[in-house]
Parts: sequence; structure tokens; C-alpha cells
Amino acid sequence: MTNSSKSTMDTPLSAMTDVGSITGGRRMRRNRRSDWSRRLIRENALTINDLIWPIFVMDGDNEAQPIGAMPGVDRLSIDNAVRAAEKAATLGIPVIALFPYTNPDLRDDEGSEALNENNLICRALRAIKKEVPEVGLMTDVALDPYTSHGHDGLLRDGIILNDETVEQLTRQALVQAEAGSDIIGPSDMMDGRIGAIRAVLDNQGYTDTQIMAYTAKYASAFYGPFREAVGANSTLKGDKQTYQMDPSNTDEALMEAQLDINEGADMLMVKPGMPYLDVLRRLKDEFAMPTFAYQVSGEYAMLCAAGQNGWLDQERVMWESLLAFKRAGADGILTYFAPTIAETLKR
Ligand SMILES: NCc1[nH]cc(CCC(=O)O)c1CC(=O)O
Ligand SMILES: [Mg+2]
Repeated sequence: MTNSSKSTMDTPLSAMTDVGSITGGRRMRRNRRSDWSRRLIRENALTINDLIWPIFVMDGDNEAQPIGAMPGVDRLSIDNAVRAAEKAATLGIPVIALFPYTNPDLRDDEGSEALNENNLICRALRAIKKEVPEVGLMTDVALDPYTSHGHDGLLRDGIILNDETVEQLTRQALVQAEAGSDIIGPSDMMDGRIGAIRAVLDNQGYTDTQIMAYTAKYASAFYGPFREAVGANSTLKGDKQTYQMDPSNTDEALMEAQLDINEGADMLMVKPGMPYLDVLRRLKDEFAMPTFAYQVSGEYAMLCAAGQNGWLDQERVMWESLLAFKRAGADGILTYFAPTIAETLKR
């Protein structure tokens, strides 16, 4: 033993470790001692009412086609999508969000199938509305599941045209509203589309159809599994950096939000979720709007993969990741874990 450690040993312990005087008597652990106390002081909680469940729809009868990078998530034919909606209703999940897998032969340069009032999404909307009217239905407005080039907008000479795309998107939104969509979710990031869609909806008598703007949608690598699910992975030429946001920016998200609010958005969304909690918090603080986070396909894939490998406790990271959205200010979360979470919460 060295001299210094010997002298340390001789010092009365109470003088060295008088935590009470160090913290001024404050002991944070007091409140954490027991389960009842932890529950009592809890600031945020996840409830079934916070959940939006994204579902992939495909053609066919009684189809459930697994998606490789999204364990437990299937593409569903419309009859099975109705079953899923019934499940959502039973569990009390407020909203399901529908995404189409469009047959490759229906995809073209303009994404014209998006405007077909009998396309997959419209048929799914009508079927679900008829059988399960108590569940809210949200639909995606963007051209990527319908274009042969996989982009959300119209492409000319390698450039995504803004205003021409907006025109196309307003028609797409109208077709969806007519088929029974309750919440229009423009995910395309064109400028001015929220205002244009609002104007057309109002003009056609759909004043009650809500708009959840994908306001701060980033050009992210976390969408990979989704693009596989809607079959846009192999078709996508280039990337989406000229319309989706640069992951480096947050001030820009505030401007996007300000515009969408002015143009008539009822709700805002930040996407992806977990890597962008700072953006979520800023939007919520700045605008106090109903604000949502999308825990995207890549986040889901990541948590499931680590869980399957035994590297993370999947159950616990799932809860923790969703609670983080609530803490960061989300009023609700789009998550592929929605049915699992709701089943547990219901018990
Ligand atoms: N514009 C379509 C759209 N709507 C939702 C997602 C991603 C959702 C997810 O990854 O779970 C995408 C993909 C993209 O923009 O490339
Ligand atoms: Mg915008």
C-alpha cells in the first residue's frame, strides 16, 4: 500500500462522503426506491391512443406476403387488410395508415395509377370503411409506389418537377378523399402541396378531411425496408435529396412547418423518428401543433434484427424507443409495433 492510500484509510469516512451536505439534502433516488413511487412521478406514458399502425396492401385474395427486412410485417390483400382493421378496432388503435404495393405493370412515368379511383388504395379504403367504420384511415400522398422510376414526383430530364407534381398530388388526394380517407398524408415534400390539396379538398366539399403533413421528412437511409415493401427499391433511380430534407438541418424544419401550418395542415409529422427527436422537440415547442413521429421501417428493422440476434432485448427497446417519442413531444407515433404494443397495453 502507498502512503497516500494509507492516509485515506485513516480519514473518517463520514467526512469524505457526507453526500447529504454535498447535495444539500437532495436525494434523487428517494423517488425511485419503489415501483409505486416510480409510477407516481412518471412524466410521460405511452397509450393505445398514441398509435398509428402502417399497413401494406397488395392485390389478391387471402394473401399475406412477408417483407424480408421487416420481421412480422406482411403485405396484405384487401380482405386481410379488413381483418387487420378489425384487429385495430378491437385493440382500440385509432388510425391505420395504408400503403400500396402496386403491380409493376401498373407503374409508369407519371404514376398515373395513383389517380385511378379504383386503385388498390381506393378499393382498400372502401372495403375497410364499410366493414370497420370506427377506425380512422390515413393514406399516403406521393407518387413513388406508382412511378416506374420510384420517385415521389414527376421526373423530366433528371429533375423532379415541383408544380406539375403538386397538380398530380391534388388529384391523388381527392381520389383518396372520395374513397373514404380520413387523413391525407402528403409524404412527397413538394413545395406548396399542402395548400393546393387543402384548396381542392375544400372546393370539392371535403372540408372535414384532415391533413397530416409529412413536414420534416429527411432524405434518409432508414426507409430501405419500406421501399422493398412497396416495391420501389429496385425501381428508384438516384436519390431524393432534391426534395427531402438534408439530415444536417433543423432550422429548415421550422420553416417547413411554418409553411405547412399557413397552408392548412392540421397535424405535423417528423420522419424518421428516433434519429430526429431534436427536430420533434423543436417543432412541438415552437408551434404547439398536434405533432407526430414516424418510427420508420429501418428503425423497426434495426430493433428487430438486434433482438433476433440476442444483442438487445427487443421487447424493452421497443417500449423505450416509443416512450422516447412521447418524451420528445409527440402526440402520436406511426409504428409497425402498433399491434404488439396495443395488445400488451390492453392486458
Ligand atoms: N414517399 C413515400 C413514403 N412514405 C413513407 C415512407 C417511408 C416509411 C418507412 O420507411 O417506414 C416513404 C418512403 C420514401 O419517402 O422513400
Ligand atoms: Mg414543405
